[in-house]
Amino acid sequence: MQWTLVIPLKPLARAKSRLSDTASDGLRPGLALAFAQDTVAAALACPAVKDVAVVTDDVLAGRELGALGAHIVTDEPSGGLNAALAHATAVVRAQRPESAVAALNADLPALRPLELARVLDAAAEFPRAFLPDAAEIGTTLLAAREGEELRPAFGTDSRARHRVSGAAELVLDAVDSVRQDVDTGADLRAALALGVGPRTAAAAARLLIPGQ
Ligand SMILES: Nc1nc2c(ncn2[C@@H]2O[C@H](COP(=O)(O)OP(=O)(O)OP(=O)(O)O)[C@@H](O)[C@H]2O)c(=O)[nH]1
Ligand SMILES: C=C(OP(=O)(O)O)C(=O)O
Repeated sequence: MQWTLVIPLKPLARAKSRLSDTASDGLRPGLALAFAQDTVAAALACPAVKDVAVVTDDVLAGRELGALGAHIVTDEPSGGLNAALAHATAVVRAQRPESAVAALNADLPALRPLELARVLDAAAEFPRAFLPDAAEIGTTLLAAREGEELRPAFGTDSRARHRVSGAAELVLDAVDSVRQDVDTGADLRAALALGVGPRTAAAAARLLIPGQ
């Protein structure tokens, strides 16, 4: 089965606020863009991915991610992350109603295409399924097979909320790169240890990270 991924990205100037102790206001937007570029590039290289739609209002990010091969969907109805994901899923399915759709965070700079394929292949066994983040509190991927509503509940405690929603929790070995989202300086160090994509490596080299 091949999937359409929907990747949400908020305006770069507001992105990654929890990294303010690690990256200055001047460097954070570029770092957030680098995370998204490495995430989208790895997603597009995944054999289980048919195509990628990025839902964003950021003009620069739209241009750069479009150049990598992503489709850009405008962020409507400006109702936050879950509303943007529901909108983008509806846009995708208006064109191809039979699409299997998975929402994937834009902050997975260590993402490896074959690990993502393993997660998506596992998700194909269930109507809806999700992958908890490395911290075991949030979610990095939520998948809905053909004919299933996505019903995204990202945000605080999204692992518990996706469980309660009836989505199957995927318990898999060796998919660390799909689970390692980067919200804090500690997360960034963990992602660097896994091995990040080239744009994040270049952006992180401009930061002073102890132990790097
Ligand atoms: N399109 C869109 N994407 C969003 C929105 N809010 C968050 N996102 C994206 O959803 C993912 C998780 O978002 P958050 O954890 O809320 O934000 P963040 O920028 O990653 O980090 P913080 O600012 O530290 O909370 C990231 O890929 C964000 O860019 C929104 O309103 N619209
Ligand atoms: C929105 C989420 O991601 P983050 O960890 O970036 O807040 C989430 O886990 O539901």
